[in-house]
Amino acid sequence: MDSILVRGNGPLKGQIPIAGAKNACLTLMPATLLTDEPLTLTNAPRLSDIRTMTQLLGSLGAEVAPLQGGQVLALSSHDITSQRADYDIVRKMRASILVLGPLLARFGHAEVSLPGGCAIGARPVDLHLKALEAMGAELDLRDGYVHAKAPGGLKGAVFDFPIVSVGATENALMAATLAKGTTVLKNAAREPEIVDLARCLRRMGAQIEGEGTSTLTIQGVERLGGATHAVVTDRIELGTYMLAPAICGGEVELLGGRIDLLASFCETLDKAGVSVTETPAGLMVARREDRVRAVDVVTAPFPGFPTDLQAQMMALLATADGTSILEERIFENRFMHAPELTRMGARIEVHGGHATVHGVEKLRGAPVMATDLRASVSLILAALAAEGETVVSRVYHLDRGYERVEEKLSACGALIERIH
Ligand SMILES: CC(=O)N[C@H]1[C@@H](OP(=O)(O)OP(=O)(O)OC[C@H]2O[C@@H](n3ccc(=O)[nH]c3=O)[C@H](O)[C@@H]2O)O[C@H](CO)[C@@H](O)[C@@H]1O
Ligand SMILES: C=C(OP(=O)(O)O)C(=O)O
Repeated sequence: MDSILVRGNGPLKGQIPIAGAKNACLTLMPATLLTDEPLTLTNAPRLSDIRTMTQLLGSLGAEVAPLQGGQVLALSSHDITSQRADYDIVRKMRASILVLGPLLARFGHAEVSLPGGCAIGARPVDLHLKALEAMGAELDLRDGYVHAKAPGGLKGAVFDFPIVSVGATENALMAATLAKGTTVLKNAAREPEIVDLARCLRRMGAQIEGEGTSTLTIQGVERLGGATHAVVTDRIELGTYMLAPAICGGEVELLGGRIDLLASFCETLDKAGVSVTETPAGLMVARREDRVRAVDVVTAPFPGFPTDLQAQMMALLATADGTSILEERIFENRFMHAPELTRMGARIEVHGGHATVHGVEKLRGAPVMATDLRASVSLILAALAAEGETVVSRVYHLDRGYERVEEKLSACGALIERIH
């Protein structure tokens, strides 16, 4: 099993290109199931999660051809042979549930394994199911699978999400594009990945209004066609690498970076003493003083502070001047990185959904273990700023969501390598 070896090496200087968003690509790929015409995605990230979605779609009979080294995905669901998403693949990745809405909408039936919980929380899919039920789906939960049918097709409906859910909004949005009549999704998620999905679906012929607001209105159409769509920039990869010069010093330009994707995160960085300035090619990030200042963080749905950057922010605040409180409001168990950061000399106390981080002057290298995707990269960030050597094990978590981490950071002067 691979590990990542990092030797703390002071300030970073250089440029890092930001890839297309994993979380957008993972919802754009299942959108292929809505049409028998080709869907081409450009700016796709090269990640193990994308390969898992490729495998899942392949098991249904869809073709997914990675072109240009995987940066372009040519998808076709012309010859779908199965409407069953097996547990063997679904258990690897929760985003697998996103095939449910499209399969049901186009074929009138689907069987999708329930994904189960994961390291960061229980993560039920009840809202995905309730939204589809509101559109007339008949659902039966048996043998760990959702058995779904809509014999006369899905029907437009008004559905008010009791809490904001990115995945449930995506599933309902895709399903609604082929439902009869109008669907109104209230309290819908507003994440840039939802906006990206809506734009791609519109290119395919869907009639959607309101993306980026909390009300989505979808007028169902008879059929969707093919399209070519460029995946939006990965705001989480962007935010992660913005934290590298914040934690190590120096100055790094994030190519393709946009403030509007991360406004609340940028405000928090500013309060901590980190400057973010727009450049013709993206964003330039540098910290203003030797040490960042403590800041409090509360995670929230977009446009709030993203939960997917909470672990990385904790690594920064571990070295801040003062005490910060991080409140995790999206997932109930997303502080698994705290004890690992503590092994590196961080002073962190976790009480339920709150972590109190007492900044220390210096972290120290240590052997640590990645527990989930964002936890793994938070340990790498901490290691860049630590004294001595850190080995991060279980980096298969990292490979789900970050492509060529070692290359991107080495190009800015970091001493980081993969050990096989
Ligand atoms: C592939 C992908 O895009 N993953 C992202 C997506 O996950 P995902 O779509 O799974 O996250 P949700 O927005 O659905 O989850 C938000 C909260 O709602 C709860 N919930 C969700 C659905 C449901 O049916 N019932 C329910 O109770 C979840 O347990 C969680 O506490 O958004 C999260 C929140 O920004 C991000 O951290 C993930 O990186
Ligand atoms: C939690 C994440 O992904 P997933 O929803 O696929 O588990 C993430 O990208 O940080």
